Amino acid sequence: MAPALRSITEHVERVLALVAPLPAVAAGLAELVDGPPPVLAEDAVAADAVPPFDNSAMDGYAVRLADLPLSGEPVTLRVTGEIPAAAGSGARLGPGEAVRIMTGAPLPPGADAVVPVERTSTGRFVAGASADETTVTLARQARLHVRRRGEDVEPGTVLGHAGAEATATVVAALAASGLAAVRVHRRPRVAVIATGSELVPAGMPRRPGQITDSNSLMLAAAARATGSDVLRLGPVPDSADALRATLDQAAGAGADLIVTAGGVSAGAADVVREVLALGQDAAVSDVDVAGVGMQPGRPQALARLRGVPWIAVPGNPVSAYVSFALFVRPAIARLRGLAVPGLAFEHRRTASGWTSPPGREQVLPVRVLPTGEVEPVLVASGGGGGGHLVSTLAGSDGLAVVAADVEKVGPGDVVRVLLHGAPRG
Ligand SMILES: Nc1nc2c(c(=O)[nH]1)N[C@H]1C(S)=C(S)[C@@H](COP(=O)(O)OP(=O)(O)OC[C@H]3O[C@@H](n4cnc5c(N)ncnc54)[C@H](O)[C@@H]3O)O[C@H]1N2
Ligand code: MOO
Repeated sequence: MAPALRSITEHVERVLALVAPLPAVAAGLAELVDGPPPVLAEDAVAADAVPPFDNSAMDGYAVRLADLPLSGEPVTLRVTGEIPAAAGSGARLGPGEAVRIMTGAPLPPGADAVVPVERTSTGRFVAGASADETTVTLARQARLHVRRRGEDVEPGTVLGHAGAEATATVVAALAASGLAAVRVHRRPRVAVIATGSELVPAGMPRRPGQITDSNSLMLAAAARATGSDVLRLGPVPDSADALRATLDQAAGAGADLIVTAGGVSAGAADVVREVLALGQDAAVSDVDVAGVGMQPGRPQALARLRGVPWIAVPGNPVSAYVSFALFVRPAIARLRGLAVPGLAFEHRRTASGWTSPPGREQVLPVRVLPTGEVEPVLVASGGGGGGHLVSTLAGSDGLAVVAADVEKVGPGDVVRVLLHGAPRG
């Protein structure tokens, strides 16, 4: 009798238990933008205030408020010079004096407001020309047009939390605060291995009975998109020795995670199952061969090879991708150090209905319509659960995951959807 099938949720938990966040390393800010964002290993704290000094919000004249009548009457001040944007704050502003100041330039000591040039007798500054006016007439404004030191960020403010991605906007805040480096989790190295004697590498001629290895390209691209470095090995023929040698190569190259595709079901040549056979090989540990109650993607296995976590997914291309989205991505998210690795489902309404297999969670490629609703790319017919229909993936934006007890999804129903680009899983 076949053993009971486990749920997607349970298999995700097993996968997350197999991996641990990678160690932290120091990274200069420029390294953070060299590829997909790494994950902060500790809270990133502002080194300095932002802005670091009081500065002008406008091109205009720095003045002393005490010189400007509260009534709003214009007053004529002596222009003593100019503070460009990249200057020090210059000499103290004396009574009756004004100084030309450009946006972002430090306010001189003594000044407490800026009057925009277009509100003064000068009218406008001419780019490249230095000050030729000796006086300026201006009046008190409703706003000071001064950006105060620390009004954006006080030193010590947490700008990015441990477990969050150092995204473009976080990196900008860190740089503005004068931080030089942060601690981030090391980028995962993921080895991808396709198995099957029928496979030839993409671009190579095929003999009768051969097919092109599409899985290793798909899985490598998907793993790369998660912020991993990828080592693509194989395709490996259906020989336990060949697979063991390739697994050793992956572990020797420092893989943090090995993903194999194919050879995991009940076929005579199912080479992954052969290598996983309990007690056969001291380098293989923590073997967990499971049927997950989903369609497609049922046959799954987890193990360690020389201690390196190994996720074995089925070879049918859609089954392989579905397994990547549901199981490999959360594993990579945890390796990367993301605070909440798991499945980031969205809830979407369907534009049309379909049927779902009884007693199985259905995982169906769907496209997202301009309305935000989803519809299946193609409802599988004939050969099984659609695991072989690779082109349905190419036209899809995500995967709908239908609960095991639902046999009919009606138009307008709400379904869980895992978008292909979902950050955590
Ligand atoms: N007697 C049984 N047969 C099968 C079972 C079962 O329980 N009992 N499960 C079926 C299900 S469900 C799936 S899914 C597949 C999974 O099989 P494997 O993981 O062992 O995958 P393979 O047999 O190696 O390949 C399946 C299919 O996919 C093609 N393939 C494999 N690798 C690639 C690749 N890199 N690129 C493109 N296509 C690939 C392969 O040629 C096969 O057509 O098993 C069912 N059978
Ligand atoms: O589980 Mo298989 O993945 O149905 O095609």
